[in-house]
Amino acid sequence: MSSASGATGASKPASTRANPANKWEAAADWTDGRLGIYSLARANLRKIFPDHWSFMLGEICLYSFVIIILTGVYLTLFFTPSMAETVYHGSYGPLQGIRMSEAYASTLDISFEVRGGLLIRQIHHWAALVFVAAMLVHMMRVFFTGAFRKPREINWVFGFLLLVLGMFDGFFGYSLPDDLLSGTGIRFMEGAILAVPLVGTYIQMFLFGGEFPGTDIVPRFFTIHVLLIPGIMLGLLVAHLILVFYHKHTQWAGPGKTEKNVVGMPLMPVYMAKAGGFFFLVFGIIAAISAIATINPIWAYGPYRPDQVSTDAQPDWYMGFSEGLIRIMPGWEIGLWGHTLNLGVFVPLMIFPLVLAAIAVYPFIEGWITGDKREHHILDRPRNAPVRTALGAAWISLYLILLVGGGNDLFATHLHLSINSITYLVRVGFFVVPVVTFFVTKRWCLGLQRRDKEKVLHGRESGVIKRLPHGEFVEVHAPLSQKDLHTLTSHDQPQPIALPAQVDENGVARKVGKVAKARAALSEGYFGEGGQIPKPTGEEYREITSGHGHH
Ligand code: HEM
Ligand code: HEM
Repeated sequence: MSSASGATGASKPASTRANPANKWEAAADWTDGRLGIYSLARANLRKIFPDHWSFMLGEICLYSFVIIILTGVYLTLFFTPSMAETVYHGSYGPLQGIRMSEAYASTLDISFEVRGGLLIRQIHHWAALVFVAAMLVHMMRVFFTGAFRKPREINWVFGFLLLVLGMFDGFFGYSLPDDLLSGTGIRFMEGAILAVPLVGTYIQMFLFGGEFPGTDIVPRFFTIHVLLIPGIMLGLLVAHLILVFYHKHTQWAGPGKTEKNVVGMPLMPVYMAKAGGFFFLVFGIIAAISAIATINPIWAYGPYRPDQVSTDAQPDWYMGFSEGLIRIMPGWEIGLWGHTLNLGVFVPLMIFPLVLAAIAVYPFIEGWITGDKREHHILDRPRNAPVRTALGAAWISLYLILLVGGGNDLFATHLHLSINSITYLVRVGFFVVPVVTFFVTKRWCLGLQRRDKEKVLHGRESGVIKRLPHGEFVEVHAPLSQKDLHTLTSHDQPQPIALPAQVDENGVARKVGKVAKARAALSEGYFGEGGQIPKPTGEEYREITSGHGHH
């Protein structure tokens, strides 16, 4: 693979220069002699990056994470992670004289007393929402284009861990202020832990340091939120970006682009300039939203009290699907040997990781089904991988339907519907919508493949109608450019894996295992007759395009 090797200016490494021209060069020599940065930068700063808008989604994740860390550090200066009780005497009138935890009081102070505090709190919270949204969309782009294939499977897993950790850190974050909403979220988590058979009560006692809510949970969440999880995430993020560098970035198919090169612009100066500008754009937009749109007005909810719950209580959007799972599950309970198994909570708790794990393992499952051992650096157009695309769409539809379930009360009040009807609808939707989405998307992709084939063989409909000498009307089809022809036909069309022969070379019957059969069936589903439309061959193209220019 190519990466531009042009050096920047100097012909010799700085550290070997005998007479540095000025004191800056001398300082650079000194540093390089100890850290070897020059050769590292020389090798990497001219690295080539291909250009496409969808490759900026990873950057949005990166920048929103940086914004979260910057604002988070500011918040730690003023936030008191303590559940010790205090009486409020700050500047917010309606809460005067109310008993509350120091955590809640300090968050009120951040909002009303600390200079710029409310804005920073809002930026931290909005950036968290954008961060998880950007991760999901970035993941979708990687998924639908097949960028997770060999050699990027491990990087996909790093990314997946970032997503899950980011979601949980958000949960811990909005649990910190100890307001009525965050306390309700923690109560929800406590209920879920208690539903785990055998160990649930022990985990609950260990985590909360006694009965709910106790006085330990906020300080514990604080350490997890500002230190443990961000620390792990930072490590994963560095590994993620090192791997992006090491593998080099994928690119879209096009003339001159192969599995063995990267066509694009160098990191320095082109991408550095773009990335720098883009960082400020992301920061600016998040700051503008935070300055305009209130988020988490904890003063309006009041301090947490276990005997109260706020109406319309909703988690942040990325946790909404887990809320949906709980809300649509019937409240089943069974008694076993004097113990209650709360299926109404336990089953959703088990499905929650399954929904997420499906993402983590997908690259490995697809790799196994296709049996493909090659490296892939050219991206797939989603339509050319109909089953993958349909599975992705089905997953999104499941996620969305669960979000509706999580907000069933809001949908009921805003649309003047019965909350029970919505719950029943979501229960049916949970099973039906992903299946329907799968088949519709697959057919849609196949339709698009047919259209591509038509375009390659017959050209693009020009809208110009001609009348032939014998009276027939025809539409003139404009032939595609060589570039378009390449884009529409360069993709692979893998063949399904055949089942091993039922008899071996000596005519002895061979037993074909269930796993091999399942793999062959899945492979047939992916690449068999119903899985893809054969792309036009060279002969077909020549036969149709030779002779008459229009039909
Ligand atoms: C903290 C969160 C994340 C950050 C900061 C991040 C950052 C990036 C950046 C900057 C790139 C290169 C540019 C691009 O393709 O967009 C990238 C590529 C990649 N990311 Fe992420 N990412 C994150 C989360 C994820 C997640 C959740 C996944 C999937 C589960 C993922 C999987 C990948 C893969 C496979 C690549 C290589 C893609 C290619 O070469 O085409 N990342 N990431
Ligand atoms: C992925 C990383 C992170 C996410 C998703 C995240 C998210 C959040 C959210 C949603 C809140 C509630 C904000 C509110 O009051 O409305 C919060 C609070 C807080 N976060 Fe983070 N955060 C992250 C990392 C950090 C880091 C690295 C720090 C510090 C170094 C930090 C410090 C704090 C503090 C002190 C609070 C409590 C103050 C408050 O609620 O205003 N966070 N976080």
